[in-house]
Amino acid sequence: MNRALTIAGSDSGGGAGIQADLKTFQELKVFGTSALTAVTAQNTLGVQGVFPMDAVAVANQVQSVGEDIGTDALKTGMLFNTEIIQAVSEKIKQFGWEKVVVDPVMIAKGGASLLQQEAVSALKKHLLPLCLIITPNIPEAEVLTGMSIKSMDEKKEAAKRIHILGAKNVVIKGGHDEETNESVDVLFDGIEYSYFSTPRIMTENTHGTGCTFSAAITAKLAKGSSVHEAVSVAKDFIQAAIANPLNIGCGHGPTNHWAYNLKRESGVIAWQESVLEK
Ligand SMILES: Nc1ncnc2c1ncn2[C@@H]1O[C@H](COP(=O)(O)OP(=O)(O)O)[C@@H](O)[C@H]1O
Ligand SMILES: Cc1ncc(COP(=O)(O)O)c(N)n1
Repeated sequence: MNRALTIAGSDSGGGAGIQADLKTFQELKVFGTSALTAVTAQNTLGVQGVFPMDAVAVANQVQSVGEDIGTDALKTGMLFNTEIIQAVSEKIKQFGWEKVVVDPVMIAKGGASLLQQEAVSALKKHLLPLCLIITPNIPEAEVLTGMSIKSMDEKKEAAKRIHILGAKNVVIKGGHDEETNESVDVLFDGIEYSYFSTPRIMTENTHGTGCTFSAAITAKLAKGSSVHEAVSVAKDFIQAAIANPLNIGCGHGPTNHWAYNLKRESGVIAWQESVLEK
């Protein structure tokens, strides 16, 4: 059985964080394990409280998973502070894990901070060089590079700069590019760019999209997919999840983790155009 580990925060509302990750792992048929970095009191309206774990507690959870169950791939989500980033980076090195997906979660959709500002440099220094794939959204890519990103050329330049920081593959997600009719995710592997494009869905139900997307990548890597294939499936997975909302809560509702498999069973799964460019 393939295994995937998520090192992330808990979202009591069930749409993002560790809950979104484990639901995605389940749907993509890998055995999910977890190390909790923080508890958030959260719902579709926003974040009402953040309670970080002690870094030692995070390291202990990863140790427990690593020394017994092991993992075929892992992802990180909300890491909150420098101490947790350092502890997680140490554990990744200790176990020699290579299929590492970093979702550099910084700010929740409602505006709450999920990463302390002073921890950004630790993320860049300790975690980026260990990751196989990093999946920033546009604001996160702006923080990581210090540049403003308005055009596709700027997205490509940002991907290049983040690659230079040590991430082997960079996916800059297009969800925040709100003026465009397509949501285009750009993958840069150090040599070439690939574009994963789907029609933009006009909806408020985008809580946990980034978590779900990076968890789907992780699950596919755990099952042996290439980076390109994993991103491609994740893009289809998140498109199905956004396009079939569950209408839960009064604010930014969660995505639908069942939708991808339901669509596949009915034989309809062709939203995306992936284009490769040297
Ligand atoms: N309205 C939308 N329509 C279609 N796809 C979307 C939409 N919003 C986000 N996505 C997709 O969801 C994934 C997460 O993107 P994004 O919202 O940018 O990340 P985050 O949740 O980290 O802010 C990406 O694959 C992106 O293309
Ligand atoms: C515990 C936790 N982790 C991550 C997110 C980011 O969510 P999104 O995927 O919508 O950016 C969140 N809101 N809460």
